[in-house]
Amino acid sequence: MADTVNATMHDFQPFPAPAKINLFLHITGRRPDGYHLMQSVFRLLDFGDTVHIRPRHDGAICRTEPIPGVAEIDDLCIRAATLLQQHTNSKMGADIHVSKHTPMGGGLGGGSSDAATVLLALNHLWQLGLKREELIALGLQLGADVPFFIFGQNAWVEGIGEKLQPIQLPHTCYLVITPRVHISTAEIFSSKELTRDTKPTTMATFLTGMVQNDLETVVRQQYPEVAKTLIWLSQFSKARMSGSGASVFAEFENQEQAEAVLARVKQTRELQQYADCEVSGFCAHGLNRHPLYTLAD
Ligand SMILES: C[C@@](CO)(OP(=O)(O)O)[C@H](O)COP(=O)(O)OP(=O)(O)OC[C@H]1O[C@@H](n2ccc(N)nc2=O)[C@H](O)[C@@H]1O
Ligand SMILES: Nc1ncnc2c1ncn2[C@@H]1O[C@H](COP(=O)(O)OP(=O)(O)O)[C@@H](O)[C@H]1O
Repeated sequence: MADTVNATMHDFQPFPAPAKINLFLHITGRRPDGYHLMQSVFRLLDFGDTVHIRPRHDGAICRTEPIPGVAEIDDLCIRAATLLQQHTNSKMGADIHVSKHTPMGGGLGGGSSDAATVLLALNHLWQLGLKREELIALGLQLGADVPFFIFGQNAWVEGIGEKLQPIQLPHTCYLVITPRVHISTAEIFSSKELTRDTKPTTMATFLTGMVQNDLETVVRQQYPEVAKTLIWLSQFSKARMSGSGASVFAEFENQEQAEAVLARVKQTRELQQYADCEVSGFCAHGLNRHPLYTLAD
């Protein structure tokens, strides 16, 4: 019996890290430190990474499998665990690795969601009892997208990503397509062409659809692959870009319709030829709650 308990204690536990899309994104100003003020609706998806965590009692925080292109010291999972350990003076540690499904640098918040999942999971595994608000404040130190994932509900977002209000959204099916181009979020935000003075909008206007992604204009100009993917996807349904790209998405009435368009991407490769780059894609439904919502009060 003791062996069974021991074995269980030393196993990795899987924790989901859902991706997000930005249903719109307006840039309304800029703070003195250069960060941009925005309005956005962030939507959780039932698609994402899985973070595997095994608590350690010696205080070490170790990445047990590499993520290509991300050094251990820069890995948002490791940074999140280290920040939490320092903040709480915990003597506990963890082994961590991620099964990556969310395309990196895709505007889908994959790294930020991994970090939020580590904070939520270790708060539970290390029995820290931190409140959601405290975890959100820690998350903001790691990235502007992290607070949303800890908040754990679809949100109307303002500030740089830290002012969050829950928003009810219908059960929608999305097709998400990612052209394989590397887009730096910092580069798009620092572009001369970016408009930073969109007038503050309201939830009522969002519901009429009179909103856009202000970053999309800049990305379209600089990355023809993204511009072409948006044109291609628009044949089927209104297509928009998520975050700072490169992913684009469209809503479909049902999964069959979304899968049919995805099949065209995967089988005929017509989009790859048109956009002149590799693309990946997936179908997902919107979630109402983060699967780990109950791990914080
Ligand atoms: C644009 C959005 C929209 O959801 O998402 P992604 O495209 O990254 O998914 C986010 O605001 C991105 O959040 P995140 O990816 O966490 O950004 P951070 O690491 O905090 O910032 C990366 C860089 O982008 C710029 N930045 C980011 C957010 C913001 N409100 N203003 C900024 O100017 C800063 O130059 C910063 O150094
Ligand atoms: N665990 C992680 N997963 C993904 N990216 C990470 C991770 N840790 C650090 N990064 C870095 O964060 C960058 C942004 O990643 P990601 O959050 O996936 O995209 P985005 O911010 O466009 O939504 C990556 O290009 C990578 O260099």
